[in-house]
Amino acid sequence: MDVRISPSRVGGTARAPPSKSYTHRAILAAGYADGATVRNPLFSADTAATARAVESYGGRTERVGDDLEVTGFDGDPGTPADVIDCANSGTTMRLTTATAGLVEGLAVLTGDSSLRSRPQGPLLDALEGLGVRAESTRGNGQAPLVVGGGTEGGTTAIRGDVSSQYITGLLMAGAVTDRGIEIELTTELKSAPYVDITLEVLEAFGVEASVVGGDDTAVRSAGAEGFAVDGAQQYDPADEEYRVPGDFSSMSYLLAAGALAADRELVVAGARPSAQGDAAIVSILESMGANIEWDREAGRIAVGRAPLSGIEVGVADTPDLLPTIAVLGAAAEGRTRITDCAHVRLKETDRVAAMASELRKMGVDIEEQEDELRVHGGDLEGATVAGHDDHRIIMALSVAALLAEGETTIEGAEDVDVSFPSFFEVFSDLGVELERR
Ligand SMILES: O=C(O)C1=C[C@@H](OP(=O)(O)O)[C@@H](O)[C@H](O)C1
Ligand SMILES: C=C(OP(=O)(O)O)C(=O)O
Repeated sequence: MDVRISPSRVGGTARAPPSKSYTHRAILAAGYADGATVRNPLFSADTAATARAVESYGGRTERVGDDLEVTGFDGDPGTPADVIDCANSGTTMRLTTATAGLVEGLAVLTGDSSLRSRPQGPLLDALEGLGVRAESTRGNGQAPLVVGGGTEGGTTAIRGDVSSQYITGLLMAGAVTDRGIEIELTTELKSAPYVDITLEVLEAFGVEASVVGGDDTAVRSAGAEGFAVDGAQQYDPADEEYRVPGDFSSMSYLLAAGALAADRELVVAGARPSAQGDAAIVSILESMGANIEWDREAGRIAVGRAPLSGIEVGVADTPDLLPTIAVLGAAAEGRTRITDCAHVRLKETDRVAAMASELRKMGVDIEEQEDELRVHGGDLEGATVAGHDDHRIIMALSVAALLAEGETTIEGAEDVDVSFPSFFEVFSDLGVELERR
């Protein structure tokens, strides 16, 4: 599907979709438990992959209205009867590869061509350190993966600068091993707030895990030297249910649209505080000069249009915000430097390169370095741009299209179903003139 977007003004109220990160963890945690009801989960292509994986390990999932009822495998995943297809979802693959380490036989995990080109080697090595058989079929550290044989737990080491999802997977699996798992980090940790999300979900399911070292800041995992989780724990959420909060990465597109193109106030509902690092979009917009207010108690963010100025912002903790910030920078006065972004190249596509090449097509002056993107603000021109089979590139370019001179066509726009299936309906309800073809 291609989407053609005309320059538009936006306004009104939109509800944030439920968090993808919390949904993955809640479905898997309910799988490790006897079962649980996940309330208000995100129903999307990626979270469906995690539900399928839980079923492959012996659980069951059923959608009932806005909830997902999960019957778990109670700490004892079975050997899957078939290959697990993680589709486009890195989170599904990393989290459920660690589950595979617990099965008696072997599990085979694969995904689409994007996922089969993303790095899994550090996780395979860490699992081998725990006595698990963990192989990449092509010997290149990429899926397809063959993993299993079981582990009692123990101590292992892993780098923290490729993906925090490895740590999340190991902590979630470690709680149901006999001895628990201690993880030593051999590099600094990137995407640290995502491990905080894991700790928050584990806590809600009655599982204790701890950070070793750390900077003692609001982000518990920041500066961590390692992590530890005791074994023989039971996943057991209060009242056998878990409610998923709103998704700040998804909200970033709506808030950016409001900051750049609101003719009247744009309000995003469902924005209660949680461990999500991507809530930083609010302070980033503020420091660019946006007219934005977050009522944390009501969970509402209101944003109006205002002239923005370029800033310098590091995305070590918030990789998923890079496409949004690049678009804000393209429309702002002056230069925006997005630093600490090497790990953003390891996503569904190389998002640093993809944003540079697509914004250039829209007339933006943009310089790309290994770990930095420099965007020079100016006028945007409508163009035909590629979605790179990547939901975040598609949604960010849709925001850029609102301000462009002339129409913008985004190719392959159906991939928004990975994290925000209703994105174009929401955009259209906010006043965006668009046509799907
Ligand atoms: O754990 C998670 O839910 C995620 C962690 C981040 O990945 P990395 O830890 O690989 O940076 C993020 O980019 C991804 O969208 C979701
Ligand atoms: C990188 C992302 O997800 P995943 O790693 O789960 O594919 C994302 O949603 O931006």
